[in-house]
Amino acid sequence: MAGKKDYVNSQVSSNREKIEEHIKEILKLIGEDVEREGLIETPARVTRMYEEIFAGYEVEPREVLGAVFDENHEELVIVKDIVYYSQCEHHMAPFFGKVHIGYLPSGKIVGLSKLARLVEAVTRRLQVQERITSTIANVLDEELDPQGVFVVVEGEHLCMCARGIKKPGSKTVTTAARGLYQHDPALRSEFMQLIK
Ligand SMILES: Nc1nc2c(ncn2[C@@H]2O[C@H](COP(=O)(O)OP(=O)(O)OP(=O)(O)O)[C@@H](O)[C@H]2O)c(=O)[nH]1
Ligand SMILES: [Zn+2]
Repeated sequence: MAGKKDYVNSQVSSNREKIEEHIKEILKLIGEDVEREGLIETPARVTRMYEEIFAGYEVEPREVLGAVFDENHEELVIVKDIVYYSQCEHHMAPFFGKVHIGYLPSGKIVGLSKLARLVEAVTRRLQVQERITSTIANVLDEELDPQGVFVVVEGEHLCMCARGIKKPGSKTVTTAARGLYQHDPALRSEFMQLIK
């Protein structure tokens, strides 16, 4: 498991040469001159970028939470506006936006930065927005056993903006509710008010 430092996708690191060759081949196949100055380093740059943007595969999302603390705070905790960048698994095109996480503890809390680390572990992969949302909710539900969890993810998908249907500015919003949030619209609207 990767430690606390910034981690990279080790599969990419150990297959660096092969990946570079394939990127070079794609550049040729789209009609580029792979020997021109601007492109000489591109296969290596793309490979280094893959190490970073696919780093999520290095970590088990639930493990990034680390220590969970006993604390008698049983009211809402929200960390909002956690920016993420992910890659859509259908087109390998970026999508990005914000994650808002809230939970109602039941005797156990977690370090606030760990919520952002959880977002990194889940988003730095090939993904769909729905799975990002439900994975975050499930991990918190299972690891903290809280009264409730609510996760809202906003995303702008380049596969919908820059190609295909071409609708720049369209936003996708996904939610996942666990525990009390599943059956209490008032709790959900309080959350929505607080993340505005
Ligand atoms: N549900 C969901 N769909 C996504 C996500 N990211 C991309 N997609 C969609 O995945 C779908 C793939 O559809 P396909 O018809 O197989 O691919 P395509 O021909 O490139 O589709 P178009 O984008 O409509 O041109 C598209 O509708 C995308 O908008 C996501 O995070 N969640
Ligand atoms: Zn896509």
